[in-house]
This record gives sequence, structure tokens and C-alpha cells, in this order.
Amino acid sequence: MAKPVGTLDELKAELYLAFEQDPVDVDHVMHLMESYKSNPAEWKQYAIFDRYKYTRNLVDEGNGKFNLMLLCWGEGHASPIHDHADSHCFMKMLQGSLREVRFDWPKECDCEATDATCEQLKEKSSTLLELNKVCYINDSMGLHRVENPSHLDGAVSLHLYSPPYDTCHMFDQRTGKKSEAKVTFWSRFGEKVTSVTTPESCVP
Ligand SMILES: O=C(O)CCSS
Ligand SMILES: [Fe+2]
Repeated sequence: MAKPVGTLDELKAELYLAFEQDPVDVDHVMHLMESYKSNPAEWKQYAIFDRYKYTRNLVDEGNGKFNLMLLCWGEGHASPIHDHADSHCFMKMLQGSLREVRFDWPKECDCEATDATCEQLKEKSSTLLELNKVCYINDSMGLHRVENPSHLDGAVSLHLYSPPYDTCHMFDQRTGKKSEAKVTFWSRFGEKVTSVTTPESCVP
């Protein structure tokens, strides 16, 4: 049994070891993420909010095996419905609460023809994730949207994607239509990314 994880640095070290092995032991990584108890003093350097949309802040590139990032959600911010590019997605609550709504994949449809051939995405679960809770998803389990239900408080979540990816798909809930989305970072290792253009991103 792995020793309990105390600090964020200890979590990172244990994650490096966990991702040395192939295939990934999802249960072990869940245990590591659950055993870390959020300490804002350890992660507030990465927590950069934006007034208009949630931000993705890179914490560690996991020796090329995973991306670890802090997502900061202002009041009412939400992601689009999206997939995870055939990667593992682990998500842990560090502050506040988030609602995760899961959907079945849309049936294949020829949206070029008429919208009538497409259909509304079917919601299959809605879960409120609270402090230190961890959830896991991969594409075989469906799609999801994550939202901050509070209109008073922000929320912070720690996400691990393995293998790392920079493109995923977004889905229109009404038609099931899929579109490609580049995912970008608002900051890297605590430094805001200053980009001349605001590239397409998963964040509308
Ligand atoms: O990576 C993203 O932007 C989606 C956050 S919910 S897993
Ligand atoms: Fe996601």
C-alpha cells in the first residue's frame, strides 16, 4: 500500500512513479489523488482566475507521461460538453464545489444533411463534487460538462490527463454535433502565458 501523500510535492513524486508503469493503474492513481488533502498554501501560486471563463494553469508536465493542471472556475463558469481525446482524466476538488454532468456519446449522424438527423445529447448523471473528492472519466465512459454552480464563490480543481493532449472535441447538446477544440494554458508553472493571438481553445 503506497504511503499516504502529505504535500502537493509528495503527490507529484508519487504520480511520477505511478506513471512509470504501463498500463496505468487507475485505482492506484485515484488513491493517490484522494489521499492528498488540499492545502491552498501549496497551490495558490498556480491559481490564476479570469473574470469571463475558467482558466487552465499548467502545474507539471509529468515527465511527458501526464499533464497536471489547476483549473480555476469563477462564479457560474462552465466547460463545454467535451471528450478526453482517448486519455485518462482525473479531477480533484481543491476548493469550492463543481457539478459534473455526464452524457452518452451522440449517435453517428450526418449533420451536414439536416439537423433533423442529429439528436439531443442524453444526460446520464449529475454529481456535485465537493472538497477533496476525486472523479475519473475516459472516453469509454461518455462525455461530460463541468460547471461551477455557485454564483458567489469560485472553485479550484486539480486535473491530470494522461497521455497529455492539446486537442479534444466539444459537442453541441442540442444537435450532438462535434467540433474540434484546441486546449490552451492560461499560465504555465505559475507564469501567465502572454500570447499574441488568443488561440482556439476548449474554453469558449
Ligand atoms: O481540460 C478542460 O478544459 C476541461 C475541464 S473538465 S475535465
Ligand atoms: Fe473533462
